[in-house]
Amino acid sequence: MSWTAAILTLFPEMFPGPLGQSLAGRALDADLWRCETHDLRSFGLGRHKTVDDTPCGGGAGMVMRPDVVDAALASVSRNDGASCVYLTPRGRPLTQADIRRYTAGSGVTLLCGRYEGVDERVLEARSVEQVSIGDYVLSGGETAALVLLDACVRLLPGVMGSAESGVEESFSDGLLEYPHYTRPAEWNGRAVPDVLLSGNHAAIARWRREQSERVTRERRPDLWAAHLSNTTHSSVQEG
Ligand SMILES: COc1cccc(Cn2ccc3ccc(-c4cc(N)[nH]n4)cc32)c1
Repeated sequence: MSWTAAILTLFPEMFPGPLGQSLAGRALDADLWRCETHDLRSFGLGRHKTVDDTPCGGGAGMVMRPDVVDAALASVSRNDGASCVYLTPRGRPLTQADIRRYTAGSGVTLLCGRYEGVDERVLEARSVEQVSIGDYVLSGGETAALVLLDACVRLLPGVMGSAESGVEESFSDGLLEYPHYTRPAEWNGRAVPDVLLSGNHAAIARWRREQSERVTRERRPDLWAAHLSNTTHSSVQEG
């Protein structure tokens, strides 16, 4: 059975969306992964298929009902080990380690909220992972789900050929990737760094490592601190 993304959403027509194009689209056509949508509206209550209600305690907007979301989650034949993820600005940050974990299993169930979000009780009852793709507020979980799925699909076996860029060059060693250059050798008065044209592979590898460290130090002090801690930790362990 191919790696399967089970997506619970009020907008099933948003999937596979951009993931139906290019590498991900070809992989979908080749059954290297599957995209299964479940329309939350079909689990709605009454004649109008109601899925939301006013927030207890007052406040703006509406909240998605726990009984509706629970019935939808129950309808997903989740294989053992498949993670169930709720995208939310209130979640912990999504990391490449999470992506590796999701792709190591049989698939992932993604719950896409709308309105002000989903009643907390169903997320607790079903031990749903609450994950954020960044500190900004989207209109709903679908676009966040597409981001998560893009990161997963590119890691699946057979999706990224050898010709494609590194499967997960960034973040695999906890550092940001080095800058990239191609022809022409000079453009707009700017030259490609000489070392990249030297043919000296050891010097190129050293330069790229130094660039990764510089970019990480300058742009992501959080990743840099974790990197230092890991490298210090491992050198102590090696004795
Ligand atoms: C406190 O949560 C919210 C407060 C006001 C509005 C919304 C809008 N909204 C509804 C469902 C939903 C699902 C995901 C996200 C989302 C995820 C990330 N990383 N950003 N935004 C936003 C969503 C949510």
